[in-house]
Amino acid sequence: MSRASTITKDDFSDNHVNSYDTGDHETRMRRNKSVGQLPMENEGRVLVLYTGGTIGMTRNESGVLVPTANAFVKNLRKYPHMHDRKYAEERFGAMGPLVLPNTNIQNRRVIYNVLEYSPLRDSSNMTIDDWILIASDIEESYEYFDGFVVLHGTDTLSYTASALSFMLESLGKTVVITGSQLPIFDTRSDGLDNFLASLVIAASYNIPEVCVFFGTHLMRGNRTSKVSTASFEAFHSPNSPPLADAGIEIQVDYRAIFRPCTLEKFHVHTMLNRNVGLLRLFPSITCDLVKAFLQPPIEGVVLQSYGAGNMPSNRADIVEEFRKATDRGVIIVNITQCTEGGVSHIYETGKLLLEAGVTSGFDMTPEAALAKLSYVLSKTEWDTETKRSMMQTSIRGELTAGRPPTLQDWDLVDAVARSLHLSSPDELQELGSVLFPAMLNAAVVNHDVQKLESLKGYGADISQTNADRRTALHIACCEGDLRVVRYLLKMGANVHMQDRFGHTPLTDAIDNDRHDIIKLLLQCGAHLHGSARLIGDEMCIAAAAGNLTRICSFHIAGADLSQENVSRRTALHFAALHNHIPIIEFLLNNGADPNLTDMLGHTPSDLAELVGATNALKLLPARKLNLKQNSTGEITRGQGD
Ligand SMILES: NC(=O)C[C@H](N)C(=O)O
Repeated sequence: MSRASTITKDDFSDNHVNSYDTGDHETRMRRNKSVGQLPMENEGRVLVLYTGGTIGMTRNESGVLVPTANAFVKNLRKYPHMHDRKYAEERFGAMGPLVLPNTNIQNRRVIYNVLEYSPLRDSSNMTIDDWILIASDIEESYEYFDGFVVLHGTDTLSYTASALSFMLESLGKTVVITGSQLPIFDTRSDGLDNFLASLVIAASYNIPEVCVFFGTHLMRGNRTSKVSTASFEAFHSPNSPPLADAGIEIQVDYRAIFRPCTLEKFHVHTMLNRNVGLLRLFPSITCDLVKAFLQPPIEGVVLQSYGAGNMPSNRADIVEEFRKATDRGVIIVNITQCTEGGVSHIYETGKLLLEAGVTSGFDMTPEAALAKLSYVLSKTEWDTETKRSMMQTSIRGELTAGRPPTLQDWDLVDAVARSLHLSSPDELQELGSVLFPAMLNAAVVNHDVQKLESLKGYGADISQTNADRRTALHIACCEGDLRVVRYLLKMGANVHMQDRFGHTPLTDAIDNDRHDIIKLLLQCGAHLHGSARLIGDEMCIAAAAGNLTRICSFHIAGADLSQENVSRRTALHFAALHNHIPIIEFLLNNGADPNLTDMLGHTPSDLAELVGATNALKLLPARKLNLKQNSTGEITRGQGD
């Protein structure tokens, strides 16, 4: 499978963003006002990776469902509930991305691009190479989108979801995998609801996990299994409650979200070990079969034992084969054949396996255990003991080892609710969503990390937002206490959250010139986002004001110092115009282009010359004069080079 790209990189690159940035925005606002329309809305951008599956299939002459290349996007454009043509054409022109129509409930426009793979696959044909391709594509386009939707056949969807959950390391954005039981363009298809809900979730909710959406539930991907060939609720997450339920509103259980708590940026692990397999016990299984299964090159086996992890105690021959294999370094992970629950060692029959060096996989699904084994075995930096121990540790929320950590179960909220005589679950929920952000923010302002820790213990989600959609991390970046920022990041605070004004924590750190915090946020995967020209504008303002510290802040945050504003002027133009020598020196030393011309054809040195900024002129390269002789023999200077 490869990319049959129905979009090119330019479609989602910053250049594309530039084409509808500040200038266009302002013009649009004016135009919209003049025709009495609403101003431009809050938007979320999603990349859809369309790999195949029933969702996009059509019936051939014999009535058999087959994937059809290059038809999906064309069809989507025809359906008003999948594409708001009027809005899209006004905003992006005829060939722009797809746009969902607005709903009363969701006040965020969902803009989406579809990347179609070739050939489109029935998911039975998916391989490890396809997982690697999907993961690499997410990595390549990560900075340009708020979230990702993978359209996938249902048969092996849980394997892909599990594998991606491990391969996408330190994930900070939402990835939703979905598909359907009936083709999306069929009457009565579940595909439409699954796709729409996935798009809305990926665009609007920060759930930094690889999730599966099916029916009415958003589930942790590596906890799912396909359980039905016919039901619209085809996937279950037997050992972990849903992350969100999609009814009239989408109710997210933020406390259930597994957040990466590392100080590193998002990256993809693209190596997987293929010498792994699933072995299911059955009565009278022969020792020869087990022996053959465990032969090299096998390096990892997921053993599906009976009940709570049991093995026939009268089969010393098989246990001996397991012991020989684990002695050779093969990792054998014990999980249950039951759909629900996990392995424990309450029976003698289960203990036997432990003694033979078999590792407990607790309540992992077969799909998660196999994908995790393939991932863990490919980690060259881990020795065999570390690999065994990682198989028993939850690294993406894929297993529950022993008792789950106890939250103090909303005690705090309950106490306040009682004194306010609130009782319904909705009122409690609402109180929690008001109380926690306020208390988290107060703890940040007071630099009180202990309070932050205890609020987390009381069930506060560290990335919970206040009415302006600001998080504790936003406040901490304004406050400027590096220790608190590091603490929040280690507690899983998300660097990509955007407040009501589109500001991320990185924007706040820049606005407050907190250089150490900017560096830390970048280390954790933060990046500049939104309109490049708007960033150009802000750098021009800083240059005009002689604010070198702010220019440094943008530079550290990775801004292009040659970025133009709407009049195609750069920070260097303004520094030259206002004769700010240290800024000119800084910009030139850090690669700003001194030869760019503004809308009037002026370079920075032209502007310095015009205003008589002689010191600035000395630093700037002289412009190659474009001299022309007119018909009367007079020499004039042409516009531009
Ligand atoms: N519903 C589906 O998508 C099933 C299909 N055979 C697939 O897995 O690609």
